[in-house]
Amino acid sequence: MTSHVLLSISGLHKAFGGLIAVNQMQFDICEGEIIGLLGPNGSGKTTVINLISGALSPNDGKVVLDGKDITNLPAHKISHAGIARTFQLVRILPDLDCIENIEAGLAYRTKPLWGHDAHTAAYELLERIGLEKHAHTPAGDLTYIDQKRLELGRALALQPKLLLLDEWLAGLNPSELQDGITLVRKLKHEGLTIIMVEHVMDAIRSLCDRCVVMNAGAKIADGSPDAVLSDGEVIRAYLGDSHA
Ligand SMILES: Nc1ncnc2c1ncn2[C@@H]1O[C@H](COP(=O)(O)OP(=O)(O)OP(=O)(O)O)[C@@H](O)[C@H]1O
Repeated sequence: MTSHVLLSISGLHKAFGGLIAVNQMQFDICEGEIIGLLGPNGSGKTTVINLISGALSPNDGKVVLDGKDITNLPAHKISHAGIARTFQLVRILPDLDCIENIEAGLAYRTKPLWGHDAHTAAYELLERIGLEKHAHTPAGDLTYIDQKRLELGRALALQPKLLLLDEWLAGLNPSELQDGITLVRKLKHEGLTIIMVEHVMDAIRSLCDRCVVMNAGAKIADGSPDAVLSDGEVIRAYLGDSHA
């Protein structure tokens, strides 16, 4: 792992009316790192992902990718700058087959691929995510884990420097979970930088280099998985005062 900072967020603030969803958030992520973004329900994690990916604009603060200020850029420009994401509720094109789903993603690259080139690249991507045998299966007929794989493939089609996974491992059964963890680990070994919002502790412990923990919109811990998961303030945030 290098120590080159790929993404830096600072002073990030987002309010919805009177509700402060994200309050002075700041953290850096270095190239090749996997960060777990943790916190109890409603603590602001998805809002941070939305602010980084351009789905929402912050009221204040900065998002810098690879030295370039991307704050307030529209989502498609942020995607072209090198950030791709998955969603809590899977977003795929259910009537198209897997290869067509990936081809649709390839059309959104900075340098879009079409025709034969797109077909070849889409098949290679399906191999990378373990879906090649379903190349011609309609996406809507896939199992849940395979739909998640496909959504991940659509994000990877954009050739991101930084991948944002919003509870990508949620809702998987134990064997699917192991497959999902193996795939994320493979992406890490390929050098991808990842921020994952996650509640699955096994996944956090086995994948994350570092965890940033939020509560009520603010950062309350930043450190190794073992350190933050045994931190009194983190335990209180998740379980209440009586457990810390
Ligand atoms: N578009 C919105 N309009 C109004 N309030 C919102 C909006 N999006 C999020 N919120 C509120 O902001 C707070 C943070 O929500 P967010 O979804 O970021 O939390 P989270 O940590 O991702 O939660 P979960 O783990 O349940 O997904 C919550 O109180 C939520 O109700």
